[in-house]
Amino acid sequence: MPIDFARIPRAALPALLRTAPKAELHIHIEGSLEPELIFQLAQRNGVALAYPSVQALREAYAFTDLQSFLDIYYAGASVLLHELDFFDMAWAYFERAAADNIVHAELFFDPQTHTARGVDIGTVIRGLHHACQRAHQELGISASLILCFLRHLSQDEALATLEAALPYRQHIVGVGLDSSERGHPPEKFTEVFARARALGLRCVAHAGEEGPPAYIEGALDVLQVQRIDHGVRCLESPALVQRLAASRMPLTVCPLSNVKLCVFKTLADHNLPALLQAGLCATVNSDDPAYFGGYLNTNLLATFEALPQLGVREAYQLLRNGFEASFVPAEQRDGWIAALDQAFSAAAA
Ligand code: HPA
Ligand SMILES: [Zn+2]
Repeated sequence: MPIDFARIPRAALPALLRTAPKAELHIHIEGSLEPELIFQLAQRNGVALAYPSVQALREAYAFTDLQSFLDIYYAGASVLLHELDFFDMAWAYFERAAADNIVHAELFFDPQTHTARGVDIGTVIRGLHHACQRAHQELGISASLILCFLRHLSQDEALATLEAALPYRQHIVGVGLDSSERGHPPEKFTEVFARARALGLRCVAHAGEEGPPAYIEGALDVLQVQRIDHGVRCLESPALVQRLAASRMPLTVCPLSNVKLCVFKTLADHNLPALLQAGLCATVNSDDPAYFGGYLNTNLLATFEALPQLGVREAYQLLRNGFEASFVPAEQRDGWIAALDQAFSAAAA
């Protein structure tokens, strides 16, 4: 039964965006560490912080670009030492995800941030996996883990990280590429992504956040990714847009992140409407919600508030794209899409 979008007033959108089932595909779990939890874990683990209070730390979250954020983000992660720390971090995110009616989440994690501090990769993965298991059992949230390689480090270090993670292969759905994009093109990681594909792992990569369209093309051609994280600079290349649209290559867009890191001046300047207008499979995500001013629902509500040209159809399409782009079996994806259809059909009744 087709949804009669014309019968859904735009005024119904905030409630619909809050309550509809949704997937989140671009969330760095270390980026969900709220300042309060950073201070709690610092105290629990005897880790000294460079900030005297939660308020002072929060006030430091004024970023000028990706690197200025990453410097603080890695410092924040320094409080994570034990399995319980990784569990507590992920569980706090899942409680917020449940409040946002997220039914599926694919979490990025950056093991090298922790192994560089002497934390065993097994400690990281076991803690996060335990939280994913409990989220499924107690919150009904389907969750999977994506191991990200830090692109400011070498491919050899990425290869060593992948090998170290193999004993936990069953807990990881895929690999990704994050950290400083400028000066670290996808081609730098050709071999480790080939190894990941050979292992049957899904592949995604940050590209076109600060890097040029050529980085998106490199991620597609050389890393053979199945999703592009961010990808908002694709619009600088009409040929690339056409290629992305024709292949329905998902873009995991993060509106509040793009404004906080000065990719766009304001949400009203964001190119999400143009991405959708071009027929791209764009999704909305929170990226690093503790640092960028909000989780998934806040991203959705703020984006629709700032961009009046986005209406009910676009809201449905963004949420549907999130399920279409998720790494789950077709029957699970179709069940969520049916629930989404039901939510919008009920609003049209
Ligand atoms: N971009 C690149 N690396 C990151 C990000 C991001 O938005 N968040 C955490 N690591
Ligand atoms: Zn990101």
